[in-house]
Amino acid sequence: MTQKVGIAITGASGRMGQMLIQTIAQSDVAQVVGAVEREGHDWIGRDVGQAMGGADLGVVTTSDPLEAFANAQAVIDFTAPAATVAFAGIAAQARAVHVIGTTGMTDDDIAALEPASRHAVIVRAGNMSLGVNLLTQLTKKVAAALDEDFDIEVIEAHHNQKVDAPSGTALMLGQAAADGRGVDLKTVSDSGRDGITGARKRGDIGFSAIRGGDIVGEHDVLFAAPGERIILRHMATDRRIFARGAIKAALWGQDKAPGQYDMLDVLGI
Ligand SMILES: NC(=O)c1ccc[n+]([C@@H]2O[C@H](COP(=O)([O-])OP(=O)(O)OC[C@H]3O[C@@H](n4cnc5c(N)ncnc54)[C@H](O)[C@@H]3O)[C@@H](O)[C@H]2O)c1
Ligand SMILES: O=C(O)C1=N[C@H](C(=O)O)CCC1
Repeated sequence: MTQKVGIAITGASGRMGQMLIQTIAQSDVAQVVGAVEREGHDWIGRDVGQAMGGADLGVVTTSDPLEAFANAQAVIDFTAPAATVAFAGIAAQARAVHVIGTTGMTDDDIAALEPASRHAVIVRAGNMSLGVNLLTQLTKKVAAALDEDFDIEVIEAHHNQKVDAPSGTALMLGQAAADGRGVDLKTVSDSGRDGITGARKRGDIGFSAIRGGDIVGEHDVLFAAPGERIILRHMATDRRIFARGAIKAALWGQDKAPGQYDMLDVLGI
């Protein structure tokens, strides 16, 4: 029998942390070997399965990532930007594949991952689902086919606990639209409109964010021209799609050379 790939989960008690632990517990090819939560969290010192209200998994939650990553071949990390930057260095020391789902990372945060990626595989994506990654490719194609008579707007909706906007997914879709048009997203991006904004600038790519209730994640890419509109839409109704993608990335990365990858690399699309 081949040995299961050992995965450490950071942010173990979070929405995604718990979904990952549940999903891996049912896997024939992966197992949870470490669980990390922030210092002072009431899960520290408790078996992670029991803390989730189920059977023991034989993994004690710790605030020490070195300890949690020591026996891991991969780390799946859906936490917060500063934590993710710190985990990257420690995962690289352990030569573990670091799968990063954390969003809201600044350019400086992303640049800070570079030293770690010289020693280990990092797979990072603002959305790990097959559907959204496919949608980025469709968005790029549609944007390439249309001229600036079509105003591009990315509209996203998420639950009321989400702390960053625009979502990581919205930024991926905006980037895909900009790539399709052959423009620099930073120079055409328009988000957070409020007050007397003036008329929309031709060629801009706009972003709008809705926050409410328990919405898992919904994204529209709107192409609006005089007389017609095209809408490309993805609706997530279950966080398991993100967990499945992240686990796929953790397994995919096992035999890859050090470097930074995304879900398009993993999915081969
Ligand atoms: N890429 C994707 O497919 C995808 C999908 C869903 C969520 N996300 C992103 O993942 C992140 C987490 O989302 P969530 O809904 O699970 O949030 P959450 O708030 O439910 O969970 C985050 C967890 O991280 C923990 N944490 C924070 N700092 C830590 C630290 N220094 N050490 C250890 N643990 C720490 C928190 O205690 C919390 O349990 C967000 O950035 C979100 O946007 C990405
Ligand atoms: O719940 C979240 O937070 C999500 N974050 C990702 C994003 O920012 O796009 C993916 C969807 C869910």
